Amino acid sequence: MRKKVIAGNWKMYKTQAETSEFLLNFLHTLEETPEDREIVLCVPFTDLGILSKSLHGSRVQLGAQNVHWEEQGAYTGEISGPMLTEIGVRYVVIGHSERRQYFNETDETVNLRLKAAQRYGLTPILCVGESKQQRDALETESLIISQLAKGLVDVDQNNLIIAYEPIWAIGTGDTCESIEANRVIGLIRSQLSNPDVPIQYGGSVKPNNIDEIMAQPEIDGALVGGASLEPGSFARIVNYQ
Ligand SMILES: O=C[C@H](O)COP(=O)(O)O
Repeated sequence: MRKKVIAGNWKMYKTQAETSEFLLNFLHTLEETPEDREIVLCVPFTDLGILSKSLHGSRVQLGAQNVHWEEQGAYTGEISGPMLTEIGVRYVVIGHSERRQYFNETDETVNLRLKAAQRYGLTPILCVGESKQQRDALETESLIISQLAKGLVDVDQNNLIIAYEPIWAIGTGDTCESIEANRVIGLIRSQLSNPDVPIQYGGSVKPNNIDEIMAQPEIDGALVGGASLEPGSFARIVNYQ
């Protein structure tokens, strides 16, 4: 059976003080959470240290939002795999559309980061997905097939999570219909050599739509942005039925 993974992506939100307050109100909500799901928080670099200590012994795994492909070097503003694993990071988001849009991330650099993540023992969460313009031009399928073909060259599919995130659904409240998300995720799975890779949906996942999303047979989890920032709403999402 494929692993279920609910991951929060905090993007560039939360100071350390705000992180401590979140934990106070979140961790106790996991007491009755079924064991069948992995829970991950992908947070800003400055929050990793405090979470590494506070999550010790809890069932929440730690995630980062980027990793460079070199072990060390003159790469101002970047971070390496060993720096992340040293403080207990297990997962890393790679190729998020915001990185692709604002920071010149390409399929080629995504591929380098994926391989580096795996080399240093991290599990990458590879994000793929189309813009509104691409969807309207009926390019969704060809774009995703291309993102996967280029991104996954020489990547080990036994240590990988993929997130389907239609860009037009991110932060807009305009969720992709769950049946359509299920269809595209089925297409993604058909492109993989390992059919057991967990594939998440991301894009305006909220407490009021998580149950329907997780009821879809191809969908193995969610990558949650805005709704992961508030302990009550993330707790409800993690405790999907
Ligand atoms: O990585 C998370 C996605 O960008 C989704 O963000 P959102 O839940 O705020 O739409």
